[in-house]
Parts: sequence; C-alpha cells; structure tokens
Amino acid sequence: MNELKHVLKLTLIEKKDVSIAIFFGFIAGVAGVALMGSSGYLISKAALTSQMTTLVVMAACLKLFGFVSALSRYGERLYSHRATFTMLSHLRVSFFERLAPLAPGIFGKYRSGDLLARIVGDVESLQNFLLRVFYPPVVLGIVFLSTIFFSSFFSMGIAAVMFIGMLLTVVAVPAIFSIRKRRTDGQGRAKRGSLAIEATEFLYGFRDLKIHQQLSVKEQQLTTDAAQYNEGQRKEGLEENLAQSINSFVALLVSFFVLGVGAYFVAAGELNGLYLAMLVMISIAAFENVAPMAAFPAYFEESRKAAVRLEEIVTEPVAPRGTEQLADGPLDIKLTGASFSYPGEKSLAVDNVSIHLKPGTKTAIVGPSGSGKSTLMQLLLNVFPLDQGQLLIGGNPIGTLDQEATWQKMNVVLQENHFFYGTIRSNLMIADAAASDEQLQKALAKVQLELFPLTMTVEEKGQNLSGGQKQRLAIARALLKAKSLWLLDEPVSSVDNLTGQAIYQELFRQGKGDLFVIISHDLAGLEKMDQIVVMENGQIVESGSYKELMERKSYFYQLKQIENSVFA
Ligand SMILES: Nc1ncnc2c1ncn2[C@@H]1O[C@H](COP(=O)(O)OP(=O)(O)OP(=O)(O)O)[C@@H](O)[C@H]1O
Repeated sequence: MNELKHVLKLTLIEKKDVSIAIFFGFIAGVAGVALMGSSGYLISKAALTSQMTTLVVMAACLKLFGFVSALSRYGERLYSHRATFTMLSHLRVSFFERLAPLAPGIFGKYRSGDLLARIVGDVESLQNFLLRVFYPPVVLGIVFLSTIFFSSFFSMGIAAVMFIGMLLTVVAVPAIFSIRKRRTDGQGRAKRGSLAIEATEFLYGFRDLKIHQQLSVKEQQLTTDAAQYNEGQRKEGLEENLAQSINSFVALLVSFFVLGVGAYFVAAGELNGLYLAMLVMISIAAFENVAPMAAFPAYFEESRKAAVRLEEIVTEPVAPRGTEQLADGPLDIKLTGASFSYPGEKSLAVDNVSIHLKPGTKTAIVGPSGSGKSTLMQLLLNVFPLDQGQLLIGGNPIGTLDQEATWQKMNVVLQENHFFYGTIRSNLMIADAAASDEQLQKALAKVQLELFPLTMTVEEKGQNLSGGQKQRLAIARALLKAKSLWLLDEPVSSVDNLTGQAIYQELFRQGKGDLFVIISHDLAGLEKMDQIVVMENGQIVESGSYKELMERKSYFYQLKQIENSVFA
C-alpha cells in the first residue's frame, strides 16, 4: 500500500467529493438491503398475518427504498467519478512537474515508447484506484457492518454468520487473489511497455528497416510482443473470472448458512419465523454487493504497479534550481575547468575546458566529430550540470540562476530542432507568441524562405520539409526571439554554401554587438570570427583568432591544409 501513498494523497485532495461518494454509496447499499429485507418481511407478513396497515406501510417502504437506492447510486457515481477525474488531473500535473526537470537525461534511461506507455497507460490505470480499489471495501465494509448490526437485534447467530461471510468475501478471498496475482503476474505492465517500445521503433524506423530489409524481422518482434501482451490479458481475465466465481460462491454459501441457522433458531424457538425471510433476503442483498471485490485484486495490483512505474521515473535526484534572474544588457559566459561525462559513461565528453566568451564577440568551435563540441554547447545551455568546474553567465554562477530565465536570454539553434504538427506560423510563434504576420514573414525572408506561406502545413517532426529548410526555419525562430546570446550548433550544415553565407551575414547584421557561439564543421569563412576554439577528445587544443591560428601553423592550420587538399 506504501506505493499508493502518493496517489491516495492526491485522491484525498478532493475530500469532499470522496466523502459524498462514500455517503451516497452507503445509502445506496443500505437502501438496497432494506428494499430486499422489507420485501422478505412483507412476504412473511402477508402469509402469516392479515394486518392491512402493516402491508400498506411495507409496500410504501419498498417503493421508497427503491427510489432512494436508485437516486443514491446516481449520486455515488457522479461524485466518485468527479473525484477520480480531479485526482487524475492532479496526478498528471504533479507527474509532469517532476518529469520536466529530468529531460533530456531521462531519454538515456528510458526509451520513448516505454515513457509514453507509462505516461499515458499507467496514469490512465490509476483512474481505477478510487473506483475499484479504495472505495469498494470502504463502502462495503460500512454497509455490511450496518446490516450485521441490524440483524443482531433479531439473531446474534445470523449476525455472526454474516460477519464471518463479510470477512471471507471482503477480506480473505480478495487478499488471497491479491497475493496470487502479485506472485504469478508482475509482467503485464512491462509487456505493455515493451509492445509500445517496439511499436514506436517500428513506426519511427519504418523507412530504414525497409531499406535494410529488416522490416519483417521487426514485424515478427512486434507480433510476438503483441501476442505475449494478449496472452497476459487473457490470463488476467481468467484470474478475474475465477476470483468472481469464488467470491459469488462464498456469498451464496453464506446466504444458505443464514437460512439454515435461521431455520434452526426458528425451530428452537429462538427466532420469530416472521423475520426469517427478511434476514435471508437481507443477507442475499448485502452479499450481492460484494461483486466488485472480485475485481479488487486485479485493480489493486494494477494500481500498485502503475504507481511504482510512474514513481520509478520521477525519483531521480534533481539538482536544486536557482532563482536569480539575469540582468538586461550585454552578458558574458565564463567556463573554468569544466569537465563532464554522460551518465553511465567512463570517459569525459568535456575535459577541463576553460573559455571566456565576451559580449559582442563571435566564437567558432571547431574540431573532429565526437570531440565534444555539442556537449560543450549543452553545458553552456545548462542542459546538463557540470561534474567539475564553474560556469558563470553575466558573472552569476549557473546554479544560482533560474533555468528558464537563462534560456529566455538565448537564441538557440541545435543540430536537431523539433517541429510540431501545425503550420509555419504556429512553429515560428513558439519563439515569439506576440509576433505579427509581417514580423514572421520578415524572419522567413531573412533565411530565404519567403516563398513559404505562413499557413503552410508542417507535418509531424517537420517531415515535409527538407533538412536545409528545417535548419532555416529554426534560424528564423532564433531571429524572431532576438536576444543577445546566440548559441548555434552547425546551424547551416544542410544548407548550400551560398545561402549559408548569406544567412550568417544576416545573423551578424541583426546580432551586431551580441555574443555568438557557433559550432561549425566548415572551416571556410571563419576569418570573420573573433575567436576560434579547436577541440579534440573533449579538450581545447588550440584557440585564437583566425590569423593567429594560421600563423601558429599548428592544429587548426593542419585542419585547414587537409580541407584545402581534399577540395582542391
Ligand atoms: N547522450 C549521450 N550519451 C552518452 N554519450 C554521448 C551522448 N552524446 C554524446 N556522447 C559522446 O560524447 C562525446 C562527444 O560528443 P559530441 O556530440 O559532443 O561531439 P561533437 O564534437 O559535437 O560531434 P559532432 O561534430 O559529430 O556533432 C562522443 O564520444 C559521444 O559519443
């Protein structure tokens, strides 16, 4: 139950709705029992006496109980569902609030299909927590205790039989099936997760799988996972049916016992025969309510596992966040002795890097593939915390700064930029929600995409755009944001040289006086940069202006020579 503590806490935020639902559930249950009890009494009374007034009163009571039962059942459903949906919305919000700070590191640990299955499937599963786990035993318990208390006025023996029946059907049988389920199952959620992983990989990788003739292999894997998941579902269904049958059987046995014990007491003169039918009917009605308890073990386990799987993701430690805001005006970035390795990796992706990026300067970071350029950029963006060293932005240690406020000051274009399903307009407006159509069109013109209408559809992940068009659209976003720190990771690598150079010119024109950090594979045109930083194996091996580096005839000079000889 410990695992469900957080869900219970969120459920009880809506104490009022939960209490009203329990109250209506109790009234509906008791009215149902009273309805059956009074009909039993009415039958006995009609058979054994001919007192007309009692018969009329009892007939009226029957109608009243029927009416109250139906109305209360409606109220119970209304409030319990309302409480459930409010709890789900609290759960989603609290889960996302805890999940957001873990991105993007979380993708190193969980695959996107699994994350999706957990976020959607497991959160949805918890809608059964109140309706089928928390609520039924509480309401049933109260209805049973009231029924037993009422019966004890007529026969302690019958009350005792009912009490034992209650312990069996509400506690013992569901507990046995819960333990059984916990022992035998445990794989259902994982199977759903692995099916979701396979399905997402199949969809995302469809083209590559087809090209490499691996589609049928992956399809086979997907079919196997689906079959395993179906088999799991089938077994769960059978187990639930078994629990239901055993619980109904025990409930029926108890009613037989009530009849037997009652008949014995009537014969022994310890119970007025007039009440026997009523007590038997009461017992049948009370035990009819135990049907939801048959599903309790399945829902309890499902809720418990869903809560565990959700908690697993968000229990990662999150570094404490700062709250300081960055001042307006020019900002510098200073990195001293910075080292970083990716979680689970032994080697350092960035190794003891020190660099000072002054306001109004343009710095290019170059180096071979895998030398740590993008990682360095991620550190400047404060996506990952440093393992060692210090990062100051505008003189403030990064840890003291509010993360959102830092990003707010930056125009960022990464190697991969996300495009949402929508239009060119909606994709540009994520940079500036208040931008007018005219401003959006101007930004498009600056990246030579003026022919794109703002209403043009952008498909999921921008798949109807070319690589270069996506990069230019991402630059247009950065131009719209127009802040003073530009962090660009190979922003025009997929754009032809001429257009690329024109876009750089536009960027430098608009960002005159701003700080630029640009990662580039292309060594042409670096003469315009104030500083070139050359990286290898996570370290800075050389830095200086273009002229200085060429005169030094060292690492950068050799890279340049190689480039010239390749393209000569
Ligand atoms: N998410 C990650 N998890 C683990 N290791 C990573 C991750 N991203 C990068 N690396 C590793 O860190 C090292 C530096 O990678 P990085 O992407 O920073 O290089 P890069 O210089 O930007 O390369 P490229 O020019 O190809 O983009 C590489 O050895 C790479 O394998």
